[in-house]
Parts: sequence; C-alpha cells; structure tokens
Amino acid sequence: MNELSLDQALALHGISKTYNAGRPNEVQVLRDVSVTLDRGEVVALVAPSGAGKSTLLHIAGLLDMPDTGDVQVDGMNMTRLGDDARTRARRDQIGFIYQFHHLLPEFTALENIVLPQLANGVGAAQARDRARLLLDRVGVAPRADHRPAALSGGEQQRVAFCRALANAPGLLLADEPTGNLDPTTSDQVFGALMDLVRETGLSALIATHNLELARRMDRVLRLEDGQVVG
Ligand SMILES: Nc1ncnc2c1ncn2[C@@H]1O[C@H](COP(=O)(O)OP(=O)(O)OP(=O)(O)O)[C@@H](O)[C@H]1O
Repeated sequence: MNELSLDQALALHGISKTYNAGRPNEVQVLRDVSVTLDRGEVVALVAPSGAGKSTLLHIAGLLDMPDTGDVQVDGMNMTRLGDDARTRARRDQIGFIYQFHHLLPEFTALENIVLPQLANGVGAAQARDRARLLLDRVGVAPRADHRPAALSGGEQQRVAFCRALANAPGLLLADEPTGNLDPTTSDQVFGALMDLVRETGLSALIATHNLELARRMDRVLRLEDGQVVG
C-alpha cells in the first residue's frame, strides 16, 4: 500500500477498471491510473469522449469501485471502507457537480442547498444562512426562492455549485460542469465556479473538453488510452 499523505486532497494509485470483464463486450477503461491533487490545487482532466473521465471521477468520488488500486481522500484510504462509511465520507468530504444540474424540481434554489445540510445534521436556520451566503457569492441570491424551472441554465448550474459546496467538502469533483451552456454563459459560470473554489480553498478535479477553461486551472491532466499522461 502507498504512503498516506495529509498534504493531498486526493490520491489515486494504480486504478484499473474494466466493464463487462470476460464478456464479448468487455471494455478496459482505466489501466493503472495514478493521480494526486495537493490541497487547494485545481486540476483539469481533459480527454476525448469515451476515454473514461466519468469513470475516473466516479471512482474518485466513491460512487464506483475500481477493480484494482487505492483511493485516498484527505489522507484517508477509502478503498476498503464498508458501504455506510463510504456514503458518509462521500457526503461529508466530497462535492460533485455534473453537466446537468440535477436540482430537485419541486424545491426552490435555496431549499436545494438547505436539504443536503439538514441531511448532515445542520440546524435549519444555520443551513439557510449558509445557502444564502453561497447564493450571494455566485450572484443568484435574488433568485433564491425560485424553483429550478424558473431559472436560466447558467443560474441553475450556479445553484448546483452551491449545493455541491453546501456541506463544505474539501474536495470538489466536476464532470463537464459548464458543458451544456453556450460559450459566453459557460465562460461566466466557470468564472463564478473558480472564484468560489479559490475563496473556499477547495481542491478540485474538473473534467472539461474546453481547453480554454482547462488553461485557467493550475494543471492539466490528459487521459488517453486508459492512462493519464502529462
Ligand atoms: N456501466 C458501464 N457498463 C459498460 N460500459 C461502460 C459503463 N460505463 C461506461 N462504459 C464505457 O466505458 C467507456 C468510458 O466511459 P466514460 O463515461 O467514463 O467516458 P467519458 O470519458 O466520461 O466520456 P464522455 O466525455 O463522452 O462523457 C466508454 O466506452 C463507455 O461506453
């Protein structure tokens, strides 16, 4: 096993993943992939479509298990945790943002950010204060009481960023977080995300096809043929 490092927000060592192993439709997606993120580091993950970005992010986010390798978050080895401990670690330590907002349609923007905090045992008043603060940071406070359907695509995604940060995780994983927005909105919304990440000192691994956005991060990793290069 590899040394645990408290300076690292995320350490993936020797990760391999094959879908449908031993069947005619077997796909070997990741081959001995190792990635480390220092605390406060923001890293772009760039890869052609189908190269395994989502698979890697799901493994890093404890949503999927690798066939081999170790996953460490905040210096804790998560690989051999039981289901309950993995769920707790995911809820407390990791924020996830997807290409589509996945906000709950029947709740307001504010409520969408309050709910994960209530699930984590935070009191209602404190949860609402934090939700308002986060919405204010991304410029959506005036829309706090609107439901997702009444928000623009950029606003919906900003609210999704706030929800991912609701429980103050140390690690943010994002899968094409502005991929469904037009280029101008994508640029602005990505700027809001980066400001939020920098202000909170988060570590982030952000998958994107957009090389302009990738260049605004601290480091770019490329995933090619199931392996990380550069
Ligand atoms: N549950 C699964 N079962 C079988 N094959 C899968 C499964 N999930 C993903 N794959 C395959 O693994 C490969 C990598 O998929 P993944 O979604 O990780 O790629 P990606 O780089 O995120 O792609 P995109 O940029 O298009 O979203 C693809 O060939 C995909 O078809």
